Amino acid sequence: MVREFQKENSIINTYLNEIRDNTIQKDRMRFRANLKRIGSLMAYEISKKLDFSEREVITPLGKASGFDLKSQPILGTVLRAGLPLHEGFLSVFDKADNAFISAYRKHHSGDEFEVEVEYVSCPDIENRTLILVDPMLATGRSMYLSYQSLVKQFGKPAKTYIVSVIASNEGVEYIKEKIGKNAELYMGAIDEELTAQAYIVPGLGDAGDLAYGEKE
Ligand SMILES: O=P(O)(O)OC[C@H]1O[C@H](OP(=O)(O)OP(=O)(O)O)[C@H](O)[C@@H]1O
Ligand SMILES: O=c1cc[nH]c(=O)[nH]1
Ligand SMILES: [Mg+2]
Repeated sequence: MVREFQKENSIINTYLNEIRDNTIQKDRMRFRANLKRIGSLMAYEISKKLDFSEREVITPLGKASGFDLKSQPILGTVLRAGLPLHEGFLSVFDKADNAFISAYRKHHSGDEFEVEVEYVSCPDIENRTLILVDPMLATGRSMYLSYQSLVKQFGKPAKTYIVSVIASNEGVEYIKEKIGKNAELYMGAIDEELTAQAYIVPGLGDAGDLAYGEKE
């Protein structure tokens, strides 16, 4: 299943426009805040797919029966740009377990690069729900290699949600092929093209740099 929020009518569209807008996106605090807001709203949408169990609570005036999440998901993210989006998810799933992965593009000659995964921190994910979030899905390699490093070392999740804010068609097809049936894709917008340097067009530019500043 691939869900693309830009095809639906919601306030997410305003936040998507703001993070793409080359004037508004210069406000770093607003850029991060918009990623966080998109994260919270997508988390709410994903929460509708999770299992809840009934629990009675004692109020000052009596007993009320309501519902709690049956089990906590694991919120995984990819450094750096994943951090504000992750924060939005964590504000909704506030008791979740968390995973962090460092993945970066190691450039060779010309436009060639490999994605290197180095630091991974994750609890046991066997049979649990994994929500892996990274705002940009360009070639899809960072997302797939991050997923692969989690599954290899920490177990196979029962269910996986792959979340990106701006994706490319190529990235979506790559993830569908590599991760397959067990994953649902929640995408803000899916753009048509990639540049020779594998940047999404129209995209938004470099999400990590916009959130945290340029790096060497
Ligand atoms: O789909 P891909 O082709 O792998 O590209 C997507 C990756 O690029 C961005 O990270 P980047 O490597 O720019 O690191 P940063 O967040 O530290 O800037 C983004 O957050 C993804 O992790
Ligand atoms: O368009 C892109 C591709 C990868 N990483 C980004 O931040 N932007
Ligand atoms: Mg970057």
